[in-house]
Amino acid sequence: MDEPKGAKPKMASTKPKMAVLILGFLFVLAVIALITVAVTQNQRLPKNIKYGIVLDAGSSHTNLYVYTWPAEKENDTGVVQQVEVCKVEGPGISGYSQAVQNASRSLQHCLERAQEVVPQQQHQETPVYLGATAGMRLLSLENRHVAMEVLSAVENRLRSSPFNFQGARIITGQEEGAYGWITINYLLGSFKQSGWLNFLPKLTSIKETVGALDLGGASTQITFVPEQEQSESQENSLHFRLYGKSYNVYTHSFLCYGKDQALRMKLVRDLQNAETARLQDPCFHTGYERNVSIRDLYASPCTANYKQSLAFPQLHVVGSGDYQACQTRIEELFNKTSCPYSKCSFNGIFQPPLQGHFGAFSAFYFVMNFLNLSADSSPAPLNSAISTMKNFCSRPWSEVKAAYPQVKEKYLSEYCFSGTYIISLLKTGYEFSLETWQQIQFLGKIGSSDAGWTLGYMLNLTNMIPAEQPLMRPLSHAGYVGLMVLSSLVLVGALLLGWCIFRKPRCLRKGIV
Ligand SMILES: Nc1ccn([C@@H]2O[C@H](COP(=O)(O)OP(=O)(O)OP(=O)(O)O)[C@@H](O)[C@H]2O)c(=O)n1
Ligand SMILES: [Ca+2]
Repeated sequence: MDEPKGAKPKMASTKPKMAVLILGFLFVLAVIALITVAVTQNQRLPKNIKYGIVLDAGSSHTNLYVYTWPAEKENDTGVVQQVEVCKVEGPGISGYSQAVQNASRSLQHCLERAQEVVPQQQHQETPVYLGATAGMRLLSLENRHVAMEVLSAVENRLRSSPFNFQGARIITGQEEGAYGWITINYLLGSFKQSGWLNFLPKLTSIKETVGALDLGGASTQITFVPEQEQSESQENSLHFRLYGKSYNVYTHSFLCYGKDQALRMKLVRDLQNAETARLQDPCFHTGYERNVSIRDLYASPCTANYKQSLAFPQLHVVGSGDYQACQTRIEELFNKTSCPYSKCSFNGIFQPPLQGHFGAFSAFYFVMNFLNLSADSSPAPLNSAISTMKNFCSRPWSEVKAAYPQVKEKYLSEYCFSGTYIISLLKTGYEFSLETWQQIQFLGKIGSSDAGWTLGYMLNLTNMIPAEQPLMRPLSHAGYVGLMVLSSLVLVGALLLGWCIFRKPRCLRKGIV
């Protein structure tokens, strides 16, 4: 049987077409498979959130902080965030020396609050730490036994909470300064180095750290990285290795130079020349009056040396609202007469030349914020801070009280003293000049987290700050997937092109297609 004419060429053109179709189908299938594998393999796992609790047992009050962070990123810098702060009612725990059990009872409300914030199934795994600062340091100097009783009362309370109790202790002034410095630099991202630049360690530009200024009720801390690496005083120098970089840090904590103890020290000095129970005080507004128990005034190790027997049990303080006179009295608290080092702040304490920017928090911020002297970007120049204080101190108490009905009288009555004290401490004590004053930023929070020592303390105790830089992925998840797909497409395209050029398929030959 004769084959019909033209049947052969028809068969020949169908085969290559089929081959191209199959090839195209396989190509599309390969691309889909590639994308699916890349996406599913690198898919983010559901977030596993961790919690940590720190109680800051300060001299004036206790705060409970709850922090949270994604478990899979705990060694990255800047991932821990404060999600709750609970202010414990009443005084600081050192104020319970006469009724120790009340110290533990006072924590009840905030511990309940923490139980609401942390999901119940995570209570047991959530660490809780308590750190006590200068109020307890002073109580310990006064009566070590009572201080330990207070501490074990709060410890027992924390042990009986559903959280994972990790310790309650009095931290040193050095630790307080160091952890405050770690906190603000962690939150400001000073330890962060860009991912790509990590491949070029020599060229990596590392951000400068920021110094930390913390003012409490009973002590104040100054911490910064000085220009000179070698320190003249070992007790003021700390060494850290964080995220692959070494830091030599200067720190000093002045016990008794928190603003409440400083006011007491000023009052006992004023009392030395007093003949009557009435004391005129330029650091309070005119028209303001306050009675101070003489026994209470001398009850602190900060004032004990000035103890004298007085004929009256109460001091009657009467305000005269005079910034200049107030400043003169305050400056007497800073002894600048002798310095055994090349440079000192005051009381013969070594301090290297000030270096870089500073973050000033706690009472530095509360006071300067109230006085509108803590603008976000840069603070009011020193001279305008001084004129604000002159004006504020000279206002009669009745006027101030009427202007700020929402502010607690205890705080409001002391802002004239506190603002003047802050300026004196920074200017005369630490020797900030008109220029370096501009390098200070008064800050309460950084993001959602309060500036203070607690976050740094927790980061350290949970080993969340590695000494060496953890290996970082140079690309984001999306970037990685995109690049994988793109390079695969280029590769497949190149293979196809090569195949077409060198093994010219029949379909591409002239006359067939
Ligand atoms: N809005 C506020 C809140 C607090 N204060 C004052 O700020 C001081 C407390 O500062 P803080 O940093 O909380 O001190 P503590 O941590 O309690 O004390 P220390 O760190 O010395 O242990 C107290 O004098 C308190 O009266 C203030 O003036 N205005
Ligand atoms: Ca404090």
